[in-house]
Amino acid sequence: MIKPSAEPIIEISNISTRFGSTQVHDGVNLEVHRGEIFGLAGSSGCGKSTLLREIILLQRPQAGSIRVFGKEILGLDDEAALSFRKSWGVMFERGALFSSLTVSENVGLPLHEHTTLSDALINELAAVKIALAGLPASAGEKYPSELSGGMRKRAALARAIALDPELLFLDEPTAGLDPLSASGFDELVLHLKQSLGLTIMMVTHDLDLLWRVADRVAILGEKKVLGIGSMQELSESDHPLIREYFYGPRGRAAWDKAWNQK
Ligand SMILES: Nc1ncnc2c1ncn2[C@@H]1O[C@H](COP(=O)(O)OP(=O)(O)OP(=O)(O)O)[C@@H](O)[C@H]1O
Repeated sequence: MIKPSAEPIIEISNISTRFGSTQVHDGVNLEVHRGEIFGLAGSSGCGKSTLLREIILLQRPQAGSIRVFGKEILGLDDEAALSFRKSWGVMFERGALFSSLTVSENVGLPLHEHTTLSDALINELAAVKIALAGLPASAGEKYPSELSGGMRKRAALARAIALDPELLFLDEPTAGLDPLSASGFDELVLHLKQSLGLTIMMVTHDLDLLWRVADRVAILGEKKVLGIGSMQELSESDHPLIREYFYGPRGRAAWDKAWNQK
């Protein structure tokens, strides 16, 4: 089993983000370590998705530094940005699969774009990723519209790992799933981390998921990181907003569930 180390894979320093007159981040600092599952949580609108988009180079903060694999990624030229984008996989909340392509074609797409492998080999690799994501082989021939919501998430995950990334970003991976599919997804995330040695950063509102899989979590609020640590450590925090997060109605339910599973 791969244990998290303190080696930072993502280092975020003093990030400041504004949309017009709205300040979203004002001095956000955090580190994600190699081999860990790191959760980004906090109330709606606190800037989780925006921070994720900044790390994956879809958006630029006004100030600060983001280092990935030890290199500054803000201000890269297009070519350098492309090479960074290849080193991570992203699963977006809605899957972002191409509806006119089969699952197998969707998963093979990054391989077609970024490698010179033959079609036959790409099909084989796509089948491996589809299996790793816990889908039956028959799902490869299907179009996204023929799959359930949970299967679509798994197909999106298969595509996110197509290029064997070291780093995987998940945006609300269990949103819209029923509790059974969501808990299957927890298992899958843990399995992928362990079997592929991935470092995973995920944005989520799903406290059950955080209790079950996250090594550490940062809670964003008041434009900063309010607290960072294991769920157990955060649940013992004195910060009023973190306490509200944990002991408000949703937090309480997840806490009881986590406690009962011990
Ligand atoms: N492109 C944009 N233009 C203007 N405002 C934006 C833009 N993107 C995000 N915002 C604003 O920034 C703030 C943070 O949004 P963000 O989506 O990052 O929050 P979040 O914590 O991910 O929320 P949720 O949990 O509801 O998804 C919100 O007030 C949002 O309206």
